[in-house]
Order: sequence, then C-alpha cells, then structure tokens
Amino acid sequence: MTSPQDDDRFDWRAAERDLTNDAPDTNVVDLDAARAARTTTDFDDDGPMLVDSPAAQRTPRFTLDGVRAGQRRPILPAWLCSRAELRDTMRWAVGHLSHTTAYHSVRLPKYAGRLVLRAPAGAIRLVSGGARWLFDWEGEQMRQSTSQTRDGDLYLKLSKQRDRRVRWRGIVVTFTLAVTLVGGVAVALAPEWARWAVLALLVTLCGMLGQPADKPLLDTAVVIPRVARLTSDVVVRALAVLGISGISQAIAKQGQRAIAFTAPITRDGPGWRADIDLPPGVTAGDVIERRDRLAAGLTRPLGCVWPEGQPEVHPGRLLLWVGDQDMAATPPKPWPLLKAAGAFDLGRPVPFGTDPRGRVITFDLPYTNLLIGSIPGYGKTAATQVPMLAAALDPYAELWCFDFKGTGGLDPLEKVSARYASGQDDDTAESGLMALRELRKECQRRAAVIKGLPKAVCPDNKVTPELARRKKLGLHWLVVALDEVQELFSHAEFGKEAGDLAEKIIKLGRALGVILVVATQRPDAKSLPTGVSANAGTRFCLRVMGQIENDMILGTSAYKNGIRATMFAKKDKGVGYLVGAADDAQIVRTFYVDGPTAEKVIDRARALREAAGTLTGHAAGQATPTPAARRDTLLDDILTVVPATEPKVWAETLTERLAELNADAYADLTRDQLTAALKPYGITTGQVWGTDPTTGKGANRRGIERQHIADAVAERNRRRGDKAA
Ligand SMILES: Nc1ncnc2c1ncn2[C@@H]1O[C@H](COP(=O)(O)OP(=O)(O)OP(=O)(O)O)[C@@H](O)[C@H]1O
Repeated sequence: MTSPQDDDRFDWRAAERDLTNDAPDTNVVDLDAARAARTTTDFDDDGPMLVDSPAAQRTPRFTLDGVRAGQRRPILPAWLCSRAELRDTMRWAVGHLSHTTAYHSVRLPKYAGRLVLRAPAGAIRLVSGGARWLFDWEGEQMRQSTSQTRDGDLYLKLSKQRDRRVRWRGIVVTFTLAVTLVGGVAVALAPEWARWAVLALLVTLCGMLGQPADKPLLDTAVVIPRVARLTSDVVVRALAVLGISGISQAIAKQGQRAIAFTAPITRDGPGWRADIDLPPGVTAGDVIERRDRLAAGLTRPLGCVWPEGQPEVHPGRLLLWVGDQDMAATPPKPWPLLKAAGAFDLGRPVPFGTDPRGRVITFDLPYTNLLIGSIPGYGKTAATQVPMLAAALDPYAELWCFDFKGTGGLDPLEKVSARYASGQDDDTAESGLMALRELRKECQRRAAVIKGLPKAVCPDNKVTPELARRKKLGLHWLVVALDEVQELFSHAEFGKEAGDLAEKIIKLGRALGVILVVATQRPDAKSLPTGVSANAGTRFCLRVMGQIENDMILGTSAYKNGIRATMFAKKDKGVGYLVGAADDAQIVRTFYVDGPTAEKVIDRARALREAAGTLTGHAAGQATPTPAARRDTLLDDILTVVPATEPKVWAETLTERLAELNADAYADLTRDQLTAALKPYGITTGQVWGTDPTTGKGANRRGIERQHIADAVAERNRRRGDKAA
C-alpha cells in the first residue's frame, strides 16, 4: 500500500476542501476515498472534480448478505472426495513406501559399513565434546580476554562461575562413568547376543556422531524434482512482460495492487493454482493467447503453464495453473477401461482423458453428440477412438464406423461394427450418405416406438438405459463415428444431402439413443455445415490455427470468452478444450490407446457381443447395402429412359423414370441430387419446356437436354478408349 507521504503529487488539503464542499455534513475526510478519487476525477482548469461520494468509496462493510454470497471452500481436499482419486493416492503411497523400503533394505550392508568406518571419528567427537563440556572450554577465551583487559572483577566472577560449573559437571561425569562401568560389567556377563547388540548400538551411535555434514548415511531412494514456488510477485512480473497495455499501465500506476488475487495461491494437484482478477479492460483471453510469453515470464516450460478463463465469473477472471512438470513429458495415464474386466455400460460416464492436474475427465455419451476438430495430426482419430472403444465394450450398443480419409484410424473397430467403410473414394462417401439416410429412417422408427410406449415406461419420451437393454424394442444405443467428415460434407455430389441429414440426425437422435461422433480437420462452413456444428452438445477442439475454426468447433464466442484452442503448442498432441461435458470448458489430454492395445480391447468387445448374441451386420459377415454403381451408369440410364425423340426433359420426370428403371439405385434420388450427380460431367440443369403428363399442360421447369447427356457419354467413351489404348 502506498503511504500518503510517498505521493508528492497529491494535494491533501484540496481533497479535504473538495470533500467538505461536496458534502457539507461530512466532517471527517476519508483518506482512502480521497486517494481513490484521484483515479476517478476529470482534471480541468478548476482542479480535480470528485465524482464518487465518500460513502461509495468506503471499503464494503461486513454484512450478512456478503457472508451468504461467499464461496465456501471444500472441507475435505478433492482427492478425499473422489473414490478414484483416493484409490490413486493410496496406490501411490503404498508404492512409494514399498519402493523406499526395498531400496534401503538392499543397501543395509553398505549403511552398516559406513557406520563402522565413521564410528572411530564419532567416538573421538564424543570424548572431546565431553571433555570440552566438563572443563567448560567454551568460556576459556572469554576469561582470557578479561584478564588481558585487566578487568579484575569480571575475571573473578567468570572464574568463580567456571569453578562452580566444573564442580557439578564433574559429579555428573563421575556418576555417568560409574553407571557405564556397571553397565560394562553387566554386558560382559550377559549372553553373547546381548553383547553384540550393545556393540552394534554403540557403533551405530558413534557412526552417526561421526557423520560428515555433507554425506548423509542413507542414499536417496526417490529424487524429488525441486520446483520453484509460484508467488504473487512471480505472477505479476510475468503478466507485466506480456505486452498487454492494460496490464502494463495498471502496474505502472498501482504497482502490485493492479493484479488482484481473489484467493491465496495454493497447491492444486501436482502444481500451483492462482485465481486472478486482471486489471479493468483486460480479458483472460488476452493473456491466454500469449501463453508462450507467460511461460517465459514465469520461467517454466510451456507445457506447465495452463491459463484458463472463467467467463461465468467475469471475462477478466483468470485461473492460472502452473504444473510442476511439463504435461507432454508426464507419462499418459492408461485408459481406465483397459483394466476393468467384463462389459461397460454406456449409460455410465465414459473416461475420456485427464486434465493438466491429472484428474480423470469423463463425459456422458448418451443424449449428446460429440464434435471433434483440429488441424491434421493432433489426435482427432485417437480422440474419436476413445468413446467408440467404450461403446464397443457395451455389447448392447451398435457401432457404425466411417473413415472418409481411409487412413485406417478406426480399423480396429471393424470387428465389432455393424456398418463399416474406410477410404477416400466416392464409394465410401456414398456409403456414408446411405448410412445417414438409414439413420434418419431409424430415427423416425425409434420416435414411433417411443411414442407408442406407456408414460410409466418412458416418462421423458427418450431412450433410457433400461429401454436400451430391451432387445425387442430396438432402442439400443447406436453410436456412429464419422472420421474426417470434411471429405463427405464437401463432396460435390453427396455433401449437401449428407450435411442436411447429419443436421437432422443430430437434432433428432439425441433423445432416441442415436449418437454421432463427428471428427473433422477442416472446420469451415463448407466442410462442416453450421447446422451440425451448432447442434453438437459436446465439443472437443485440439490445436487449431485461428478464431474461426476455434469457434466452429467450440461454439460461437468461445474465442472471445478465452476458450482458445489456438494456444496449444506443437507438442500438445491429444490436448484440447472439452466443452459441454461439464459446466466449464476443460483442458483435457485424451487417453491414448495405441493400435495393438485397441485390438485387444476389440477382441474383448467382440467376445462380449458373441456371448450376448449382438454381433450384427458387417462384423457378423452380413452383407450391408453398398452403393449401387449409380455414377457409372447414370448417363447411360438417362439415355435409356429419355428417347432420342425427346430432346428436353424435366428433372422431376427424369427422377421418376429412373426410379422405375432401377428402384434400388434411384428410389431416393431427388432433383437436387440429380443436379449434383450431373455436375462432375459438366452438365447443368436449366429451364426446359415440357408437358405435364397428368394435366397435359406445357410449362418451363428445371430439366436437362438429352444432347448434353449424349455428348458426355461420347466424351467418356472416347477417354476410356484412350486409356485402353
Ligand atoms: N492423447 C494422446 N497422447 C499422446 N499422443 C497422442 C495423443 N493423441 C494423439 N497422439 C499422437 O498424435 C498422433 C496423431 O494422432 P491422430 O492420428 O489421432 O491425429 P489426427 O488428428 O486424426 O491426424 P490426421 O488428421 O492426420 O488423421 C498419434 O500418432 C499420436 O502419436
């Protein structure tokens, strides 16, 4: 706090005059108020004008409402309240103790040797120390100095005191020697083991007394890294060098007080936690986007520094957690479901990853959809795999997996998936589209089943874990993974319809037990329809490069609120912001299940499904609908259904005729799809004249010219001929 004397620019008298003028009834000048007034006045020719009343500037008084609004700190530490964390802590404590015991037990002979070697030095120290004490040699120098200064009185006083001391110390030593002598005789007469025990005791005692100050008896069993404490000074210094003008100015004006710590800096898991109110006008996001500079200011590795915003408190509240160890350097925890035997109930929270403090983060998969995004190579597929593996371990959950890039990230899941396709080709994209169409129909079927159920069985009109287990109803959890979905949504022919369907499913399926897990590496409006991104309940965003991608995945205003996946660095593989799983956004490093481990999990999952009789579709070797060779035969089929005598035809007439020709391939074909399907051949639909077969009336409607199709076929055949040649 600045003392009034520190500030030679402030005119106390003027302030007092102003205060008394403004408030004639006030006789006492509130110095705090006057000081604060300096920052809240406008300076004009007549001097500072106070705008806040003294009452408003007084520090708030103690009130019951204030106490009510206070935040209660937990009675027990978090690790005592969570069974999993308690188990972890106990496991660590037992492990630590066993390791230390084993380490020292192995070195017992070495410690004994050290004691023996040090015992003579210890014995000499014991005897010489005893003699010094007995003859009061400490005071000798003092006594000599008084004799040199010829201070007779003092010398006499000190000598008398020394004689008195030596007399009673002599008695003590004589007594101790007598007891030792008796003890020695008793030991000489005692059995051999007792003599050895006393000898060992004496050697231990002398060995310990003979220990050099810099060489402890025991070696170090566990090397504990020394981590500098996080103090308010360090935090303020680091914030001051971020180059944020709001912070720099506030610190220049108010010093340390510019940064308010709303709670003491405490240990929180394996690191320190500071709750900070930034100066007015500075948001947590401003600090978060300079995470690397903050780490440099704190002189810690980047992977230790995790600033988070708390927009629910206010945009300027910053929660700074500084770990003892770099998150990327700490070994990842194994996925908890690896150890659990038997089946997993998907109605239970799915362990997804750990936060920087090492706590396990879970989320509920039913009643939500998961959207995952990042730039390539930061762990989208790995993150998609975690909930899918959990779903696989529930034998009553049905899995559909589509990998539209064909990199094989979801391959292990093939053995349990009722629908599976992987590839970057059109067929895979079309399989995905067909699956979405079926999914839409499945949603309609489920909605009808739920509608028909009595209220007592289905009170909230949604699939419950109990209903999901009733095989007859067919309301089991249906989890659909769409990895690298940008390839499908941006597909020239299938993209639009797939996007529309996905949006409908995301909106409808939540209550019907249909769950979409969508991963994309290109979160832009073309590759990720806004209807899909806006309606996903749970979002996970790994490293992205800009605000638009960030907000596409994490939701509008996420970036503004300081939830910025742009802060993740190159090393932060598998680390992202998880939004929607809890009240606040969480930084999570996903569990990483590598290929061979995933295979093992899937073998277990397949065995569970075989036992439960729920292995179906692709996994059970049943043929699933594959895309008809529509694209290859479309042009020829059009020429078949449009005779040469009919130069122009409406699109609606064409879709009807195609459906009649080949219902399997064209039953669902809409006019929009037809337009999209013709686009790759350079054929566009336009207004063409035709006659309505039912009314017989002529009109201009959207359609095609037969000649364009015939030209495209000729061109295709010519190219095929060239290729064959
Ligand atoms: N949780 C994690 N912990 C540690 N490393 C991880 C984690 N998740 C992913 N990785 C690492 O990141 C690499 C890339 O992961 P993944 O293939 O899932 O990324 P991706 O974003 O799907 O990539 P692409 O877009 O190229 O398909 C993995 O090979 C692995 O080494």
